[in-house]
Amino acid sequence: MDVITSAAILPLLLGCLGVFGLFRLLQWMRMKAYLRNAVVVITGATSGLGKECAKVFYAAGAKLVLCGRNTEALEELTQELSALRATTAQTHKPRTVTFDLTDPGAIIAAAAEILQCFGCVDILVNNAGISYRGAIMETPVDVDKRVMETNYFGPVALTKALLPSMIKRRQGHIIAISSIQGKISIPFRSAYAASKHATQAFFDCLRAEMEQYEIEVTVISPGYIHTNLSLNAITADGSRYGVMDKTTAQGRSPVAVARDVLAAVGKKKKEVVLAGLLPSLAVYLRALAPGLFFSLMASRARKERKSKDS
Ligand SMILES: NC(=O)C1=CN([C@@H]2O[C@H](COP(=O)(O)OP(=O)(O)OC[C@H]3O[C@@H](n4cnc5c(N)ncnc54)[C@H](OP(=O)(O)O)[C@@H]3O)[C@@H](O)[C@H]2O)C=CC1
Ligand SMILES: CCCCCCCCCCCCCCCC(=O)OCC(=O)COP(=O)(O)O
Repeated sequence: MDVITSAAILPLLLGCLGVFGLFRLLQWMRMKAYLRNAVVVITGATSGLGKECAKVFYAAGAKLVLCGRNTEALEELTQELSALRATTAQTHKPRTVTFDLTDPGAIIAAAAEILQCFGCVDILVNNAGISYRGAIMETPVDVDKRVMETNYFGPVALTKALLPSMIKRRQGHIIAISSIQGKISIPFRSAYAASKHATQAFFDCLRAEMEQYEIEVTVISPGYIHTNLSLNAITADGSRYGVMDKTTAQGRSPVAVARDVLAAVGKKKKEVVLAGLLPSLAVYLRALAPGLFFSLMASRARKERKSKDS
């Protein structure tokens, strides 16, 4: 009886594995085809995650429009990309567009320039961002506004400027690089967490409204990544924080996160959380036991204040 059972189960198991393997292969091929020759716009391409995204999308055969505030840094990246060897797909010389996301007029002009690069935009990766360190009571509203302008109003304005051409073609994909802090708020990050919560909300609304035009929206929420984010963060008085925090230094490699971003885009995922166990559990705790989560955050604030005072 046992022999008969295992004789029947084995082919079934192998069949299932085969079907699964075939499904994964088809998914991989579809993803490759989706990214090859796609016109991909990446903001904040001069550093960290944006720079690594540029490398993986370039290697996948995308036609890149690299955006940033620093023309020289963008040119350097273009040279770096041209020197990349290990690519399986045919690569394309990237274009660059320089503008500041806190300048609404510049965004409108930049969108027109972006569209002229390759004639259309298939994928927009809203990656650029800054973080913040400070206590709410010590932070003037101007600082909150600066963070919101960079992380929220800038990407929203760029998205709105590029959407009409996507709608016309009934084709396009908008990506928002949010953060775990778009889902939970931790003390001394008010402006940053608020900007990322707003990002999550806006792009969730956009996804629903764009379905009729077949435009995809992906919100990506990473945990800590080893980039210059903490170094570049602004403080309560508006100055640069300039410290590589331990949490940032111990974060995931931006190379690995960029690969996950590429996969999420290629699979047209609607939402991805790219974080370890503790931050992921914290998201569930916030939703299921908010009282407990708030107590933990209050205790974290007390501890942080104490260590600052001593
Ligand atoms: N690092 C982390 O732990 C995490 C990061 N993220 C998110 O990832 C994204 C990328 O950040 P990351 O790579 O880590 O940080 P970096 O500081 O390394 O890169 C930020 C990028 O954004 C650009 N940028 C900043 N302000 C503006 C502006 N006003 N106009 C145009 N571009 C601007 C920077 O340009 P410039 O070189 O000119 O300063 C830079 O290219 C951000 O949205 C961040 O919130 C999310 C979760 C975790
Ligand atoms: C059921 C048990 C649940 C236990 C949960 C305990 C709660 C622990 C709190 C964990 C907080 C995690 C914060 C993660 C923050 C994060 O990953 O942020 C990513 C960023 O955007 C980093 O930006 P920053 O400027 O803050 O460096």
